[in-house]
Amino acid sequence: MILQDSFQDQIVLVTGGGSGIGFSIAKQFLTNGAKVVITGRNEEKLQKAIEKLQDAGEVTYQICDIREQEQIQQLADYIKEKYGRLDILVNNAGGQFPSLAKDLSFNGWTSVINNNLNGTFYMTQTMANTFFLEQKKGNIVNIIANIFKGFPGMSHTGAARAGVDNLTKSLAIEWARQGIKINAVAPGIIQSTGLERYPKELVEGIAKTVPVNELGSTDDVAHAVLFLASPYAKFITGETLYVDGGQRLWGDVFTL
Ligand SMILES: CCCCCCC/C=C/C(=O)SCCNC(=O)CCNC(=O)[C@H](O)C(C)(C)COP(=O)(O)OP(=O)(O)OC[C@H]1O[C@@H](n2cnc3c(N)ncnc32)[C@H](O)[C@@H]1OP(=O)(O)O
Ligand SMILES: NC(=O)C1=CN([C@@H]2O[C@H](COP(=O)(O)OP(=O)(O)OC[C@H]3O[C@@H](n4cnc5c(N)ncnc54)[C@H](OP(=O)(O)O)[C@@H]3O)[C@@H](O)[C@H]2O)C=CC1
Repeated sequence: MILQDSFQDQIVLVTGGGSGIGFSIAKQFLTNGAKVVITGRNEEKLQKAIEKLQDAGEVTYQICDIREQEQIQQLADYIKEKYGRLDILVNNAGGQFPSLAKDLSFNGWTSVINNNLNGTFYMTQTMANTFFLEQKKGNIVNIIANIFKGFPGMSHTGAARAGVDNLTKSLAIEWARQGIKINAVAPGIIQSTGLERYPKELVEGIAKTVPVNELGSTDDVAHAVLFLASPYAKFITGETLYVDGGQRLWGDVFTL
């Protein structure tokens, strides 16, 4: 794919761009000519990421917890002031912890729903109201997870990501006539910083259930995001693209 002209001077927001998959997404957009804003909760992480990314192009950071609507509006105001527009939003920030449903506390459930469903909605609505609907143009890519067979062992995130999967379809229709496209990418097991939070044996066990017999890379996910945000995908909206080495189609993904 020849992408370098597709993103020249496009303004891209990557939430959770300070590490892992979000970092790779930011880097790929920069390499292809975009100007990128990355966000997260941890300033030190964001500063280190900027140091590594700045040779690739124009990149800045803003601290923003996606669960806090006030911080999201401040982020929108920053982008409006700096660039006057936003072209692409990548809702990558998120995460959870493994737990059987019977052991989840009220706060544990709520924090994961807030992080992955509510946070994604607040971010999407604010950027649409501040930029995309007025511009009559915008492109949104949501990062979810492999929820094809449910998500036993992480039912909170399964429910939240299924919510985002469905939100992607609803908004694709609501906003289609306003020139806004919205799609999702569902990563399988990706070798990234996020995976370090999970027990090694658990990850090794799950890795054996991937038909192509390897874990995905953060660039594998980034390539799918760039494709969906590019003119090559101009007739695709409301779709979820699985980047999972075929894992959703084969065998038991999670051992109870
Ligand atoms: C079945 C295994 C499959 C393995 C495949 C993995 C595929 C997916 C991989 C990824 O997604 S990698 C990305 C990983 N990155 C992240 O998860 C980053 C973001 N995550 C977080 O920030 C936290 O996990 C969070 C809980 C979503 C939010 O953190 P926050 O600081 O707001 O919450 P806390 O105040 O610390 O806790 C709130 C509530 O949740 C309970 N809790 C938190 N962690 C755990 C845990 N490890 N186990 C059990 N419970 C946990 C915590 O105790 C609080 O509840 P209460 O104690 O107040 O009842
Ligand atoms: N790695 C994998 O195998 C898979 C990953 N995913 C999903 O892909 C996305 C990226 O994961 P990955 O790169 O692996 O993991 P990381 O933990 O490295 O990335 C998560 C990023 O999200 C940010 N983040 C989390 N919660 C918030 C919040 N409330 N507000 C703002 N930023 C937040 C974190 O930044 P900070 O700490 O600075 O807040 C961090 O940069 C996540 O949504 C993850 O759940 C889905 C399926 C599989």
